[in-house]
Amino acid sequence: MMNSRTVFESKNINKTFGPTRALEDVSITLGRGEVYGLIGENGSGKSTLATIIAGLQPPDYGEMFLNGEPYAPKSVLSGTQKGVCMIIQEQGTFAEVTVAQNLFVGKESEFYKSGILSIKKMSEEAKGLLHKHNIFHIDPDQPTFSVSYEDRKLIEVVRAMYTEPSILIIDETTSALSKRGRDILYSIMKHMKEIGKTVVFISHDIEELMEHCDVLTILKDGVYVDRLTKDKFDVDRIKQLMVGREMVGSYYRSDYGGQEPNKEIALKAEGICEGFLEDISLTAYKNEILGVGGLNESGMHQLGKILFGLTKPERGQMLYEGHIKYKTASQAMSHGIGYMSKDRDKEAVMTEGSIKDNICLPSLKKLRKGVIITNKSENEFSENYADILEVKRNSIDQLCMHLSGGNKQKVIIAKWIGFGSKILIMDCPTRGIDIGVKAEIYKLMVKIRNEGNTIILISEELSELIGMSDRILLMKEGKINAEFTRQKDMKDNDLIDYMI
Ligand SMILES: Nc1ncnc2c1ncn2[C@@H]1O[C@H](COP(=O)(O)OP(=O)(O)OP(=O)(O)O)[C@@H](O)[C@H]1O
Repeated sequence: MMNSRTVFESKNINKTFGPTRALEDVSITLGRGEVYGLIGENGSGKSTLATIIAGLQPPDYGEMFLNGEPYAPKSVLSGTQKGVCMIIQEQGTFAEVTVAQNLFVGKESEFYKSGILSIKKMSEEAKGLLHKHNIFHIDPDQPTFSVSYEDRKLIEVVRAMYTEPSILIIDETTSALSKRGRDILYSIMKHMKEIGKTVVFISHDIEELMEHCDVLTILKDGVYVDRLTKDKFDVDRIKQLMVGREMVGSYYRSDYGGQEPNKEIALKAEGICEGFLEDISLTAYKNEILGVGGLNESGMHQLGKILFGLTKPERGQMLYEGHIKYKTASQAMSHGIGYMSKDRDKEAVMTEGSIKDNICLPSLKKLRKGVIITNKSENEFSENYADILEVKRNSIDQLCMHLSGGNKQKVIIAKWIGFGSKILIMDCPTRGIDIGVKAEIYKLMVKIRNEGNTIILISEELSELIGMSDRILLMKEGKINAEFTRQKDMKDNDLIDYMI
């Protein structure tokens, strides 16, 4: 029997994709005025469960109840009409129209005046809506393609709030947001709770979940493992339930000042100017992890693209080993430079390609024997690197579009490790990655560095920068504002003042 606090219940939800059992007999209960966290390793079934609740796809079998009534949404629209709204991991806005049009998509009829769409009315309403959620920096009239990735996520959240949902599902959204964006989202979650509504919050950040959730459910391999209430939250316990083994302590580097960078130059940038990036010069050495930190809008993501040759700067130059000029991404790759974009679905992975295609793509030259590349060598190569990164898959030929978010990210890392990058520019490499794999990625980064290579780690996570970098450059408003060398007792607060 549902009690009056219960808004939603699922009973024995099952879902398979070919040989993959994504969900097995999952039963959960969501309460009113509750922030309900979902955690689990990459591919454990969190998004599948969330999308079933939201009506994006049906379960194979199992039942759902909303406010005590049987609930079986046939589409996202029918879910939304019943008050269930989801922010998906991937991009969910239309690039070609304005912010206001994105906010009111499907609701244009509200803005017709004597048969004519009133753009002015829509724009004013959009402005009011953004302000209501403390978003003052997005102009409702600007085309959405000119809005940053992070702000597009915020537009999706505001659009969802406009439908006044009784259940808001947020799937791995905070990892795409900067501090400002996160704070906006947290305050929306708090508001939902205060008005007796429900939030389902999916994240890989345990601290964040513990801070903002009332209840936490752990999934593993599609199976419900446990449900903890706030008074039972404990980091080590949660990690253990997730990965099935004990994982205590820090997973960052533990060496301090042991192996000094040998000061051979790997990459030099001189006087880079592009957009608001102003006169940026930096040197990255062999045998070094060079951290680049700052706020999302500090220019560090643009800098990553420039260093790889994807964006041509207005002024300045990049020099491989300090003296060989390169200008384009293909020239960069010919020197062994690799780049992982933060925006994985748009820039980093070919979602229509298979795991094998993605992993092999930059390494085709290496795989060529004479003029041919055999299927066998491609299979062996990609299987090997997919195994190293533990890409959860049915087969190496599986399309990347069918992988979970974190597993797509693993494919991108596998591709550049397979390529044997001498210099690897990693923009937010552990975004959306579970803690077990995060620990493996950090180990791999240290291995790559210790083999004489260079990693340029662009990250919004200060603990990651402090834990992994030999040196940290902090950016602020398009300039490098401070430089720090690795130190044992460095704290987040030591850096924050130089970023804000
Ligand atoms: N449309 C699909 N086709 C084939 N397999 C799928 C599809 N959607 C999900 N899967 C598989 O189902 C499993 C569960 O995926 P899901 O996206 O629910 O995981 P997740 O816990 O959200 O992972 P992450 O933390 O990486 O986002 C994965 O093995 C995934 O590859």
